[in-house]
Formats: sequence, C-alpha cells, structure tokens
Amino acid sequence: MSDQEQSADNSAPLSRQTSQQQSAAGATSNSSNRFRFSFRKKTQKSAVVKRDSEDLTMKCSFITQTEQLFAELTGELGMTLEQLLEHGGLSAALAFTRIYPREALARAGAALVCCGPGDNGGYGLACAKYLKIFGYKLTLFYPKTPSKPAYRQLLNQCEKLDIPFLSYMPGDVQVLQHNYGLIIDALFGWTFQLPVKPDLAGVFGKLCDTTVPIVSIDVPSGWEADKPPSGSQQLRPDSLISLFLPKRCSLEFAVRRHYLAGRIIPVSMATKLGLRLPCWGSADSSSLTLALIDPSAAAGDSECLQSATHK
Ligand SMILES: NC(=O)C1=CN([C@@H]2O[C@H](COP(=O)(O)OP(=O)(O)OC[C@H]3O[C@@H](n4cnc5c(N)ncnc54)[C@H](OP(=O)(O)O)[C@@H]3O)[C@@H](O)[C@H]2O)[C@@H](O)CC1
Repeated sequence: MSDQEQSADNSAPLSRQTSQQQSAAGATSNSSNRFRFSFRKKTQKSAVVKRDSEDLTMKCSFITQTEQLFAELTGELGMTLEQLLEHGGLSAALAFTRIYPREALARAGAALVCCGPGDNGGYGLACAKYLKIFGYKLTLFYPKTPSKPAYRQLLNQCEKLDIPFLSYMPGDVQVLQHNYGLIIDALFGWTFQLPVKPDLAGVFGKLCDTTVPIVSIDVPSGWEADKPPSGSQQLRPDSLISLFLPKRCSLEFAVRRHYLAGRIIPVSMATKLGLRLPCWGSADSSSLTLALIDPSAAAGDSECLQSATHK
C-alpha cells in the first residue's frame, strides 16, 4: 500500500458523509450531476483502475452482461457456487481490511454484516467468516432460511466461529447507529428488482436511512448491474467492493474507496467476451486479488476514458 493510501486509510471517517461533504471532498456525484451519464447501447465500458500496491493506473471493463459472464464461469470454467463464494468472500474480506483496518473499526464498534437470501448474501457470509478469522468484531444478520447447501455450510461455519447473530433488525435506526460502527451490505445483488418484497422491505429501509457507514459487496442493495434504482429509496454506500469485474452501475455514484476483488476470469474468457481485465499484480498475495478503482472512474464516460489516456 502506498504512503498516500495508508494515510487515507488511517483518516477514514467512520460516519457516513452527507452529500454536501462528498461534494466538498471533490466527489463527482451530487444531485445535479449524479445521473448525467447516459447509458448507450454499448454493452461494456472501461474505466481507470489503480492497482493497490503500486501507483499505477489501468483500465478494465465495467460490465452489464453479468449473466453471460457467470454462465461462462460456471459452465465452461466449471466453477462451483462454493468456489465462487469462497474466493469472492475471501477477496472481499481482504479488500475490507484495506478500507477499514481492524484497529480503526475496533474504535468505532462492531460491524454488522447484513446477508440476504441469494448469492450476494452468500458472499457476505464468506466475507464475515474471513473477517472473524482476521480478528474483526462483527455480528451477522441473516433474516431468511438458507435455500442452498452452500449457504447453509457457510452459515454453519460462521456459527462455529462464534460470530454472534442478530435475530431481528432494530426498529429504530438510532439503535443501529448506537450499536454498530459499520455495516457490510450483502443483502441483494444485481439480480434484485424493485419493489422490495414485504419481508425485507423494513431491513432495506433501515440500510437506506441509517447514517452508519456502509460497505456494499458487488453492488449496493437495490441497484441493478446497469442502472440506478427507480424508487425514492437509494442506498449510498461509503465504499464498494466489486466482485470479479465492476458492474456498470458503479459509475453512477461516488464512493470513498472502490476495490475490485476476486481474480478468477481467465484472459481467454475475457477475450472471448470482449472484456478488459485489470493488470493484476504478480508479486504479493493481496495484489493478486485486489485492485483499487480510481475515483475518477466514477466521473462519467468521457472523463474516465480521458484520464485513462492521460495517465
Ligand atoms: N445469478 C448468477 O448467475 C450468479 C451470480 N453471482 C453473484 O451473485 C450476486 C447476485 O446474487 P443473486 O443472483 O443470488 O441475487 P441476490 O440479489 O443476492 O439474491 C436473490 C434473492 O434475493 C431475493 N430477492 C430478489 N429480489 C427481491 C426483492 N425485490 N425483494 C425481496 N427479496 C428479493 C430473492 O429471495 P427469495 O425472496 O426468493 O427468498 C432471491 O432469491 C451477484 O452480485 C453476482 O456477483 C455469482 O455468485 C454466480 C452466479
């Protein structure tokens, strides 16, 4: 990690920024320009990525054709759901340690990991398992009965690691804010479609309303791969950990830190699908699985392509 990044980590604010603060900090997303980027028919786009361990920038694709990619991963490459969840969850946990070092989070209180009923929730369970192994203080919220063996196995492993479970989401957001220093959002992934079903509407509403900083896994809950939610409630995370390749919707909002986690797409598959992979590191173990997305990537189409050309 560069000195500059280390210092950014140490000064990481453990409260959620208001839109004014984001704007003052130079974030590119505010109410007037947040949606200025218009989606075109083009299916993939590229943006600048900064590799974590070195001060290099590079481009990678921000994808919309998520089903096609995952069909290749699970079909041609033969990856099982268990393998995806384990690798994605471990990589997400490693990314999380860069965003919120354990000591910084310990001062602010436990992390609440909110896991939904699908794969996104499965990545949340695997991430929680590794964060606990890394020594983080956390609590799990898993409001539904696991529907697949892979989720049940991870849930069992979290229980065996003595991770405490929250049986219901506090009715008052103040209670949430008092008890937790940070929330990891693994409620819904990119297959989610509004409206939220009644059983999880309250939980989703709390995540949107709380001022506790949120780190979302893959996409913020409520967002689809390629577009912002249409409803009035929008989850705005403090930081984002994209899995395997960033989704195009992440160009629509500014976050403090955006990591890409999970190096599983072979070059041959990327070439076949017309995807551009980041230039992953080759030396140390964490740069094998992590890339830091440059904030300028969220500036909009022409700006990110411009900065990619100039750097
Ligand atoms: N799909 C793929 O090909 C692969 C995806 N992968 C990764 O997984 C992530 C996406 O995971 P996902 O596909 O499981 O979606 P996700 O949103 O976490 O859960 C779906 C469940 O949520 C629920 N639910 C849905 N809508 C809802 C609503 N409106 N309101 C309330 N509940 C709602 C519904 O549960 P139910 O209500 O049926 O119990 C449904 O079953 C994605 O980020 C990607 O990286 C890879 O692992 C490999 C292959």
